[in-house]
Amino acid sequence: MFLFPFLHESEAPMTARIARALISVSDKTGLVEFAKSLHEQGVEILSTGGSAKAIEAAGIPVKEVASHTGFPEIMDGRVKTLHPKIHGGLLGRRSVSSHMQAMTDNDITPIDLVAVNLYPFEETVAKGADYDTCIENIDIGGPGMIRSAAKNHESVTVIVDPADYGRVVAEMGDNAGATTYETRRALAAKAYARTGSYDAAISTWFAGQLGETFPQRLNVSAELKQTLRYGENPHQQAAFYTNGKNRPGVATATQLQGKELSFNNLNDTDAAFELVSEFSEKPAVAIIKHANPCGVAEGETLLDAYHKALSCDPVSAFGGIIAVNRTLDAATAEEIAKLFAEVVIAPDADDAAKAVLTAKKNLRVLLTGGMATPDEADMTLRSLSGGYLLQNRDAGRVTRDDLKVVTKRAPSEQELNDLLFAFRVGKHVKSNAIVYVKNSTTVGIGAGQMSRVDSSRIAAWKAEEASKNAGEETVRTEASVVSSDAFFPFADGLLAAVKAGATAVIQPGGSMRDQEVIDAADENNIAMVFTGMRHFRH
Ligand SMILES: NC(=O)c1ncn([C@@H]2O[C@H](COP(=O)(O)O)[C@@H](O)[C@H]2O)c1NC=O
Repeated sequence: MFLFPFLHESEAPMTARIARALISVSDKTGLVEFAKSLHEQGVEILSTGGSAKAIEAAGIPVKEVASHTGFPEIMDGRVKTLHPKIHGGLLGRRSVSSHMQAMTDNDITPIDLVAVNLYPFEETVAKGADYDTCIENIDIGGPGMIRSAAKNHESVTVIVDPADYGRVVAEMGDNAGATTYETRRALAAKAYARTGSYDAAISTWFAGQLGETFPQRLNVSAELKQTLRYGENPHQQAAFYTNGKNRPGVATATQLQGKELSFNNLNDTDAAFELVSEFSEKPAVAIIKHANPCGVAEGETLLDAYHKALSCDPVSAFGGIIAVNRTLDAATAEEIAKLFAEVVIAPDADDAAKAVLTAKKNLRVLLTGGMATPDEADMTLRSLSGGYLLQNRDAGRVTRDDLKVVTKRAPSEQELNDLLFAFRVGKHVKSNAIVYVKNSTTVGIGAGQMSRVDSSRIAAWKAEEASKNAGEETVRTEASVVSSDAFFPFADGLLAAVKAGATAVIQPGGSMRDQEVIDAADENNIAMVFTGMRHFRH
């Protein structure tokens, strides 16, 4: 018995003529033009309530699905296309005689094209709609038709995105009203990606409703923003996907100019923009190399902040990524243009700044359209071999009220400001992270060392080098403050900071030897505050 005579790919019909189409769209962009083109190519159009009305209003002949099925749209549209005359017309295999016979026996006519876009569930959730509204925006009939049509792509064309109308119409024009197998297959793949992401959005929303931070099954959906030249290294392939949440940053950025972005560029630029987004009160600049800052500063103007940030480690800043938290102005752009930088990222740039940077053809300039909110709750996902690590984004932000003075001497006002600045920067430095700050400017950063005391020493040494290179008489860590992303396990890290000239320390506290560290601070007249919050970054 020849039950499932599946075609081999090579036997699949090359083209499939479209005699009948079903249009059922929530987003009516391009609908009338599309329906008009189909009509002009002799296609009979079936359509649901609102879509049919729009087509009819444009004077294009259309048949209501209800009159095609002989069954009315019921239950506020919950049931309109869920009918064997629709799904039989989509799923019946034209090459299988028993299927065609079943169609004839049941008065089912083939439907050769389906154009459907779904109830705007994601947008409804994003707007913060109530539970019932979200439920009503779960499309049932639409995904059903999409899945049926896509399964039968051997003969049926499925369109889920108005951006594809033109392509299909053009192809039909070139092929006597037919589409090619290649196009139908590509559209089918796109269709299942759409229903998959739609269901992922629904299951994520449900998990949220149930208060499940970590659902049993994690469904993640993201959209390709761009393929990249290569990955972290040239032998790796890479692409950038966005999650649709539109957090201002690399995901929302438009590239004004410059070379193609690489994987490392994006990773570093993200780090730079997230860091500079920590600061909103004053103009701030962060310069990043290999995802770690080599200079961060607040200033009275952006130019002032840039000069201060650059002064921290101008040697490392070469080839760096520069992020700013204000509209980029011409004066700052002119200074940036003097440095070899890979990327500049800003919420916006004025025309004069844009004009200055055009001279630097290779420099990538990204404009995000806004700043990211540092304490916004979200989840972060990282891949491991064979799995993923999911956690809350580190949205923790220490304020003055959280600080506990643990030493005899309390920090001065100036020290307090710098301590908070340093701790905020330290959150964005790979652990172990030690950050020296003076006047809202980093003066020495020790990142990514396996021992905290090494990070302390490196940060002090970097400051020493920068001071020497700038011909300064005193080392910049003199009378500075220092932050540590986690507690000092021993007094040695603190003593390294004392040796470098720091006068105040900020750290989470919580070590078994806290008292030892506090005593060492008191002995050296250091003011120390505990934050009670750690900012490891691995
Ligand atoms: N229930 C059904 O049988 C059904 N069939 C199609 N839809 C959706 O109805 C919308 C179009 O409705 P209208 O043409 O009435 O504006 C489309 O998003 C389509 O995916 C349905 N709606 C919900 O499931």
